[in-house]
Amino acid sequence: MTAAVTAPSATLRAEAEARLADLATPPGALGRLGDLAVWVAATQGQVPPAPIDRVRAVIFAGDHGVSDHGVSAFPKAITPAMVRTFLAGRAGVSVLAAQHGVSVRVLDLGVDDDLDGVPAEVTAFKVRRGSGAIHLEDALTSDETRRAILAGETVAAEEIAAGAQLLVSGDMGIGNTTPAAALIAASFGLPASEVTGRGTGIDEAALAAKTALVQHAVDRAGERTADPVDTLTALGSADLAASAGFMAAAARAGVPVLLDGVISVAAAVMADRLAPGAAAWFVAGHRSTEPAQSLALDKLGLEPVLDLGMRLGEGSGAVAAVPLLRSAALLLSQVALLSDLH
Ligand SMILES: O=C(O)c1ccc[n+]([C@@H]2O[C@H](COP(=O)([O-])O)[C@@H](O)[C@H]2O)c1
Ligand SMILES: Cc1cc2nc[nH]c2cc1C
Repeated sequence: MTAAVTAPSATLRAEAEARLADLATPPGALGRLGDLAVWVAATQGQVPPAPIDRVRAVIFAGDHGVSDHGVSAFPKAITPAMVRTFLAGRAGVSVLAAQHGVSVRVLDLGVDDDLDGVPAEVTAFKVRRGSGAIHLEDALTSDETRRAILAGETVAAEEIAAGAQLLVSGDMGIGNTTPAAALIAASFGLPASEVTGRGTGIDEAALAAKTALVQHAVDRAGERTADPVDTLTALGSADLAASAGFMAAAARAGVPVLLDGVISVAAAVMADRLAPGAAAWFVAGHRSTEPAQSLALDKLGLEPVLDLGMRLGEGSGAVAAVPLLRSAALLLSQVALLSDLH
């Protein structure tokens, strides 16, 4: 579960950089698109890179005990309602994904609802109904954490077997910006005041209470934050642990992951702790308005592709960046080479 990860090939990266330098463009003229193209080629292990045709997004849904403690602008009944909306193809991410040919799969890891009538495959990996209120109790038992991580690993293996060239881990869960901030604070030793944000749009008073709650949760976890599985048990949730397992498994299998907002990035931080070096397989799709997301991306050494002021989650910011990654790969494969000009 904690095996280290082999980095994308340095040789292929060098080959991709050499090809980029030889494209019929002035040096550096493709800016970030050039960097992305090199990263895509190195993660694919081929220069020029193949077109990115098969992008698969998995939304890990779950509820959080903290949502009964004033941390969100919305009630937790929104979570199962949005699961049904993903299934109907009518959520924000659904529209972007349909436009960009990205498959979307939604899984209930810990929604506090039985989701009667939804297809059985949606609840097949359910760990529990709602995770613990992290300022008062552990989010999960250690057995639940392991089951959730394993669920994420299994789902990654399924998506890779189905041909995924690029994976997105999306999220849905009222209250989930709270455990996401706590995981990031605990992993990097940051104070709650730096990581806590407004999530779905809470006011100043609720932000102050949420910040105190996050600090309380991190303090309650104490020295257990030195271990990634214990950190997820104390401060995470079933959906966050599954997302971390999903990304760690993708990195171990050498399949790149496009990150979304603060929940996706918190899971990426945990994946990099579970599988050291995993972050080399991650690219940041966008910058969320949540402060913890920017702080964590900095720590992981990742620069977001887009900065649109989005804070939707669901994998939406990642999916919005897919066309740019596709363009990057095509530029490196299809632009003429300077050495061919005559
Ligand atoms: O992706 C983000 O950075 C992001 C920022 C704020 C809110 N969200 C979404 O809104 C919900 C969590 O917000 P909250 O205020 O209930 O913690 C959850 O369903 C997330 O997908 C997502
Ligand atoms: C309506 C709604 C949709 C969402 N999608 C992700 N988080 C969400 C939160 C709310 C409130």
